[in-house]
Amino acid sequence: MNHKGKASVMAGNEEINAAREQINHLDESIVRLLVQRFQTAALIGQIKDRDNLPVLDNSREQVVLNRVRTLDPDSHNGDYIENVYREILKNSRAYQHALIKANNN
Ligand SMILES: C=C(O[C@@H]1C=C(C(=O)O)C=C[C@H]1O)C(=O)O
Repeated sequence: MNHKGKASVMAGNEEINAAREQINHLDESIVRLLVQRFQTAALIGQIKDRDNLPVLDNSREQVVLNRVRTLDPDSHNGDYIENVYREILKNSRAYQHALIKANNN
């Protein structure tokens, strides 16, 4: 078994469960905000489709990536935040492309 005592393992489990409960709440907020972000990007996608502009705007994406890094004062988190945002931007474009395709069919 574990080199720690039973009571200590049980306390550890409770701590993990409490922190996971917190993560569940945070995920609810994150998903709610992500949906809002996707919807706002979809609005931009509609305008781009109407005006025959490409969905991808590299210079704007660079601004977003630099900006979100500065939103967290802890510079150690910068790379993680940027990685997450690269995925968000990729999916934001995919979402816009899917909606534009559906609207043009
Ligand atoms: C939403 C836009 O479309 C794309 C997605 C972006 C985003 O999700 O922030 C940024 C630039 C574009 O590549 C935009 O141009 O602002």
